[in-house]
Amino acid sequence: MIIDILTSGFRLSKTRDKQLVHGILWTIVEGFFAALPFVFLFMMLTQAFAKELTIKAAIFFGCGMVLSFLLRIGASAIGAPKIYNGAFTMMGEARLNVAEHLRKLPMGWFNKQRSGDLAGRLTSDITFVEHMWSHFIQPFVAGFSMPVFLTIFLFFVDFRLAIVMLCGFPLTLLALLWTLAMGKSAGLKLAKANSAVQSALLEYVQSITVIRSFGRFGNSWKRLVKILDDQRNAWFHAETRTSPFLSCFGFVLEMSYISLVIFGIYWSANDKLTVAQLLIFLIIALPVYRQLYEVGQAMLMLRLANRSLMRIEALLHEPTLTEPQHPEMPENYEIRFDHVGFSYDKKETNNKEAGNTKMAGHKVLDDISCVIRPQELTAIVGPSGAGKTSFVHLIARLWERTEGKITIGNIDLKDIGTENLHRLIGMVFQDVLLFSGTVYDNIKIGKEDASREEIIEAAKQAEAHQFIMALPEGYDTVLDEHGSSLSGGEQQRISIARAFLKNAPILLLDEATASLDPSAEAEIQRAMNALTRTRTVVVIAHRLNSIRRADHIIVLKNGKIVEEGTHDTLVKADGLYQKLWNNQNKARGVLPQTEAILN
Ligand SMILES: Nc1ncnc2c1ncn2[C@@H]1O[C@H](COP(=O)(O)OP(=O)(O)OP(=O)(O)O)[C@@H](O)[C@H]1O
Repeated sequence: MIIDILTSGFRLSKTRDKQLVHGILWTIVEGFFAALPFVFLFMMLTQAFAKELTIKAAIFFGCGMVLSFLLRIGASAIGAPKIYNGAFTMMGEARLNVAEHLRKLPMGWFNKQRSGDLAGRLTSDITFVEHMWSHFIQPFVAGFSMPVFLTIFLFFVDFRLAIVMLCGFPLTLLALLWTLAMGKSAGLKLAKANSAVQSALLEYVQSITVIRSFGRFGNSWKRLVKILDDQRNAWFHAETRTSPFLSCFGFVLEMSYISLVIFGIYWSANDKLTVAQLLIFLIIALPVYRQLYEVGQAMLMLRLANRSLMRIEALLHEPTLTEPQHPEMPENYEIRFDHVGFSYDKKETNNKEAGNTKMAGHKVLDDISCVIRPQELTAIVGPSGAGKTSFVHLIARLWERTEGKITIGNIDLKDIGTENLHRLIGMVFQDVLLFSGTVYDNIKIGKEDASREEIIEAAKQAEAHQFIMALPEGYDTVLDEHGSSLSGGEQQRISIARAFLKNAPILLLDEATASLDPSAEAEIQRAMNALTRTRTVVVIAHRLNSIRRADHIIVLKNGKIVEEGTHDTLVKADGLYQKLWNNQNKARGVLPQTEAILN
């Protein structure tokens, strides 16, 4: 465990910062200068007991001690900043590594996580490990190097007593390990409580509007109070649980010192050691024990960080999407589904009798085979929950199919690799993610090196230019987090502008929902139509009216393709599409309806 924590920064950051190494060397030098005054003390006491100490020698030894103290402070002043600098740089790298790893994880992993727990790992767990690691290295190295130098010196003072002292160390180590083991459950409990608080607070803030309607004493409030109480108890438990064991560790150290005294007096009584030698030895041995006690105490704090470290490392061990060694780029953009199956809750089951491994779980898509032709508009339709969104997400490899094969231009998605896939595909979904920042920056995400003219042109094509210019600072208006100061329709047009800017050859679209007002919907529809003219487009259609001119319509029901064709052939067939079309036409008679531009 100790080794785990001590090496954690190196493992998490995958680097060895030179500053840190230099800092550690300077801290060893600091340990040497911390031990040096005791050498002067030894020489002074030896001369004093032999009644040979002159005032000149006393001043010399005194100056030696003062100089050692000053050099120690100097070494610490050079070493400590280097250590902190190196440690924080490495932990910064560690954070980037975690972020990079998250980027490569399949969406299925995020689906299983509670957002609070994930936030906890990315914030408090990393900060805890960072704090422990950066603040522990310096006292740990200094705390160990000084006793090591002093112990070596004590062998010169009296090797027999030094051996007795060394014999006590394994016992002390055992006592420390026992103390650490006893503190383990408290550490686990504390980490669990911290994570629960993180989740509860996040949930509380995210659902504040719902909570307000129930008042301060609603269930959420009570739950939060309980979780905060649990955390307080866990901290109390962590602090108090280890203290009796820490006393035990201290007791073993003291016993070890007392055995030194006993052996020393015995040898001195038998004329094997002078009283002066004994006294000097005991005086110099004292800081060794005190330093070891402090290192032990610091290690107890490390125990608390270990659980956080385990949680971060577990995250880093989550398998990422498999990436090809040599990613390929397709030459055409025909998308082909070949007996594709998919379930969100996939589990591997071993059929021992049949001797094979199968994927079980509720199949959201089942045995899907179809071709989406390049430069065509393909619409995916079907009742709610039929699997339309899942189908489109598989093309972008947001999820990994569980069965079959998906290819673009005859190349398996897995061989294209995520980087290339990102380049090939533009997406406009209903859940638009806007970042806190300017409107300009939010559109620029579509193409990092875009010029201002390109961005404005994309916004114009997306029918967003007008409303952006009406904002207080136009394109430089800073949006709130998640773009909450914009309406749903405006957010969606920013997302369409991004897609225009990206200009990817394949476009995945989720048609606007009925939650928008008719004029906003008409504008979005116009923008989407402009976007689909020259690309391979797959659109999830909620309103059949808007896809009457689609080249190809795929009808899904319960995760299976039940019909395929054009609007004209499908309305004539006596199938699901015809029913959906008739239902929507009936509804059109009573509901306000926006005529789609494609019509
Ligand atoms: N992230 C998820 N985790 C688990 N199950 C999911 C997830 N997303 C969707 N599902 C389930 O998969 C099935 C298909 O959902 P999907 O969203 O693909 O259907 P849809 O046809 O797009 O529905 P809608 O038109 O209502 O958006 C549904 O039963 C849904 O509950």
